[in-house]
Amino acid sequence: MSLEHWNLCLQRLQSEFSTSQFNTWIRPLQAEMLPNGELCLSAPNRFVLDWVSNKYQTRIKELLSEFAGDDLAPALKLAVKAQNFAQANQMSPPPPPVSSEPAINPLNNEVARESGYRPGFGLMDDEEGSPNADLEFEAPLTLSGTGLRGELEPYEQGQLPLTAPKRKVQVEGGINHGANLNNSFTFDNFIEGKSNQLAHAAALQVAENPGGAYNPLFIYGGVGLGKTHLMQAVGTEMMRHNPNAKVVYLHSERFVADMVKALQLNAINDFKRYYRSVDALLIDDIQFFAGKDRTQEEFFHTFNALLEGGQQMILTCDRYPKEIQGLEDRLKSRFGWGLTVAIEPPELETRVAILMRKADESGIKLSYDSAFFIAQKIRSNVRELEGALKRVIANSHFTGRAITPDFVRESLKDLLALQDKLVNIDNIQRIVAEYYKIKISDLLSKRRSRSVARPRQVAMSLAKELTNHSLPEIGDAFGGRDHTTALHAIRKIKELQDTDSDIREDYKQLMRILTT
Ligand SMILES: Nc1ncnc2c1ncn2[C@@H]1O[C@H](COP(=O)(O)OP(=O)(O)OP(=O)(O)O)[C@@H](O)[C@H]1O
Repeated sequence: MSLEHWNLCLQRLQSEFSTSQFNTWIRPLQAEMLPNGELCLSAPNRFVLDWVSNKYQTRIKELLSEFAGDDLAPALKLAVKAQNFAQANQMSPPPPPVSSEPAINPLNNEVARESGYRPGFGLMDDEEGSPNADLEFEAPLTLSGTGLRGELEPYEQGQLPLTAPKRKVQVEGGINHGANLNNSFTFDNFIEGKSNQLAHAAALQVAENPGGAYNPLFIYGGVGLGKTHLMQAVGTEMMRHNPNAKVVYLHSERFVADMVKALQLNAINDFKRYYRSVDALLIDDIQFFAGKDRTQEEFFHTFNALLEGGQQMILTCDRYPKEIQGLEDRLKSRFGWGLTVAIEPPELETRVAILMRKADESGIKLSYDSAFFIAQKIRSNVRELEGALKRVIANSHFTGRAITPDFVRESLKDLLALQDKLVNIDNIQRIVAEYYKIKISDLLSKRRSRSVARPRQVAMSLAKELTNHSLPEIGDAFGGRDHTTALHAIRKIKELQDTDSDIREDYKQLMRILTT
């Protein structure tokens, strides 16, 4: 038995689990062979350990027996291997002391690159020889004012997260953001469903035990799925328990802007001091750090200092951390020290529940049927769902008509027409069925004859390639199949495209029809 068997086991688990399940529970496990011949899988924390022991241990053992043979399969040991700073410093150099960090010339390219500075607007020394901040930056930030004490105008170009209050941030005597929390994002009004259950549970735990439970808590998922809401709910809850807590929420662009400004003003130590003094630091959309080396370095040191001090960090991102291109490996690995959880697009019942709740909050009576109609049509994310509901409510106010499914259909006519033009699983199924002259119901049926099974596999592959749906969602949309069937279909069609010219041609034609 060797780690090879574990690697085979990993491959199999990857094909059996959804991506987010695999990323959350299996990917963080570190495997090593112990001298006594046991295979030890180390989880980054107790939560992951318990989950893996309860839910996946049996399957892992089965697979090890399958690959190594019953006699040779090793005994399995599960353990927690907390990362600590001694280890960390062996893995990468310790953060340099403040004084030895590189001196930054505000004119250098690095600052320009980090900030989006547009050459040509000039950066001059003023008469006293101080850097004069008479600059213009491209979106997302505009830096204005003359002289040393400029003011930062936040995100003129619509880049400010929708939820953050627009307000000026004084940078004169150092940075001070206040909590910046939006009080309407609470646990109370967050609807829990299968798609966000784990993220919700982890966020609750962090709110109850900041700095202790999972640090950092890393929440990732597509746009408008509630990452900011959950993160801010933790902050609000922490402040409720302890009104003196210094909880700071900010968008990652603000962190970059603060750092650039501090460099300009030769005040990087103030920047460090401020960010290291918080009890909890909540940073949204950290994919924005990609490619910004200086920011990442600064963030890395901040991150280490906060973790060491037991101060809580919550980060959100639009993708799994290891998949962020342009992000240093040492940051990616540290993000995995806490708990990384995904939020998926909400399933139908959750969408219905969210709509009913939002309507209720607006003082509107929304029948289940009307909510169901909207939820069935708008599947992409919660922000779009809210947008559709607002439109229906506004229309009902203007016309004085009651909200019924027919009224909803009428109110959302344009939106639905537009949506029909976009590629989604429904129209993939329709077009594939027409192309192969079969019925949509055949695609969804249990029939396995080749005349139906092959088009079904083609449709699943197209759904994977042209939509953002996960394998479990695709399987589900094709008559309640599971994600391994979807995965098999996609692999099969990929293989056939190399060996079967008919399939290759069909696939090309269908792609053309769907995308033009
Ligand atoms: N489960 C939920 N229950 C109630 N409201 C929700 C839920 N999920 C999302 N929302 C609402 O949807 C809207 C968008 O959520 P949010 O801003 O948190 O998304 P996000 O994942 O941070 O997206 P982005 O990456 O675009 O910032 C918010 O108004 C939020 O309150």
